[in-house]
Amino acid sequence: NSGPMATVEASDSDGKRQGVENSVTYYRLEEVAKRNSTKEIWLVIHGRVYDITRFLNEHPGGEEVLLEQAGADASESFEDVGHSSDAREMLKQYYIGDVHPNDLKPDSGSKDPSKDAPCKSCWSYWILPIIGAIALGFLYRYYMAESKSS
Ligand code: HEM
Repeated sequence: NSGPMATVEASDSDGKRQGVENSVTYYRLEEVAKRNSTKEIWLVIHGRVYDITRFLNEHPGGEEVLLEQAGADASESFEDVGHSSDAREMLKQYYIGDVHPNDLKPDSGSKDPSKDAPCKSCWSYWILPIIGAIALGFLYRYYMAESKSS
């Protein structure tokens, strides 16, 4: 069992297959993890799987760094280096499919930033502190008035 675990082919209403552009192959992370030798080396970058076997000795950053990440998620190291847009363009030619949705970490790929802070723009986020401040103001005035009258 070394092939992709699931292949989803886009089809129109007649069930006919459409162009290859519309089909995505999904790979489980365990499948990717097996490709970790110089014979065959795959990487995950931002939820996409890349077969960089033939890129190994072309990499300007050397093959060592790629071998270190072999079969694993290299998103962070890839970003840490600050690769050029040329480098990002190059990724396309090695793209072979996406990470299976069940294996996607919530922090990789297309992340929804609003999930981190669910209510930053909600009124309740800032109105409660304001009400608190006003209440404190009234309390303060009340106590001042009390101490003056006694
Ligand atoms: C398939 C994925 C990758 C591609 C297509 C790629 C491509 C490139 C390219 C084109 C450069 C030249 C500089 C630039 O254009 O930004 C470069 C440099 C570099 N890459 Fe990558 N890279 C990949 C993955 C990685 C990974 C995973 C690492 C780290 C673990 C890495 C580490 C580096 C380093 C350290 C340099 C800098 C070399 C220098 O400045 O002398 N690369 N890469």
